[in-house]
Amino acid sequence: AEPDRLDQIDFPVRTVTVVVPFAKGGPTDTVARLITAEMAKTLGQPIEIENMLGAGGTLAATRVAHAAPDGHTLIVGHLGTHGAAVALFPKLAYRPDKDFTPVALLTEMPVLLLARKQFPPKDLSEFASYVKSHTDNLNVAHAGFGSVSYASCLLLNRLLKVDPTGVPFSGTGPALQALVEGQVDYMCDQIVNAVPALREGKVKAYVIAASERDPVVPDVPTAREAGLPGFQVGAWTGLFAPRGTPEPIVAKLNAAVSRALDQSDVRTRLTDLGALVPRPEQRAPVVLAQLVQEEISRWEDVVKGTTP
Ligand SMILES: O=C(O)C[C@@H](O)C(=O)O
Repeated sequence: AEPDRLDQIDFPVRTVTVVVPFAKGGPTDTVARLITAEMAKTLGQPIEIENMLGAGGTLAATRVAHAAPDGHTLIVGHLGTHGAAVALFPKLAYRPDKDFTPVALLTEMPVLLLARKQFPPKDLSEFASYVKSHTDNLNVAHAGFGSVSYASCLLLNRLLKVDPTGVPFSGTGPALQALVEGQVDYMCDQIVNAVPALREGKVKAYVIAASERDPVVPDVPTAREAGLPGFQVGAWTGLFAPRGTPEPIVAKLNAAVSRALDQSDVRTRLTDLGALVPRPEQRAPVVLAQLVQEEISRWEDVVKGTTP
């Protein structure tokens, strides 16, 4: 929509609340804060981030699904809350593909397999045999049933045919802290969260669940290189409004996201952490709607064990 038309839309009329379904300081929170700070300038109203924790992000998504569809309550959802959660929670209280109006894709980013610094295996093949022989004594950190970290390590554990104990946290921010402190053994996390700890040598990474190495962590081998080609997880975050949000409001929010993604400092900070900024043609609400559909079916297959 043209800027002139968008200027005439009487929105927002007060503070916009963007719900982040995980703990402060984690990957979703980091992406949300970077982008919404810039959106607030465009929209001319403050944007307040509300971290609503619990149940792998699904409590927050349930809340926003039932919020007034006026654009003032939004959620940053992701591959977990708006994809994998459908298969993981047989009684999920919302339908990611029906109870929301997609606004825009915010970022895409690969997932890495991280371990505490002193974890003995040297590479992924040693990791696989070590985890098999020590399954009963290992703890895998995740951000709750339905989160990206849970779903990604479920796929990994399926591929390796292991079933270690999971330890839930309110987000991978605190989970990573526990990994740094050596309280848990390994986790699958989005690159944005992992990069600062990797750069400081506080944790190690065995593999990037992507088809190509990432320039931000060039030493981490791809899944194929490491001998586990099926370990592919392209995580993403997206902005969603409740179902029934009027199209002009969605268009205005979408334009504000796009403008934020084009700000060079926002781009630099995101790409420096390994996130990919969606290209202009990837920013339409319909792209996010399709992604949600694809992820729902992909993770149904992973959870059922029909395709790894
Ligand atoms: O889904 C996850 O693993 C949690 C993560 O996105 C977070 O922000 O803590």
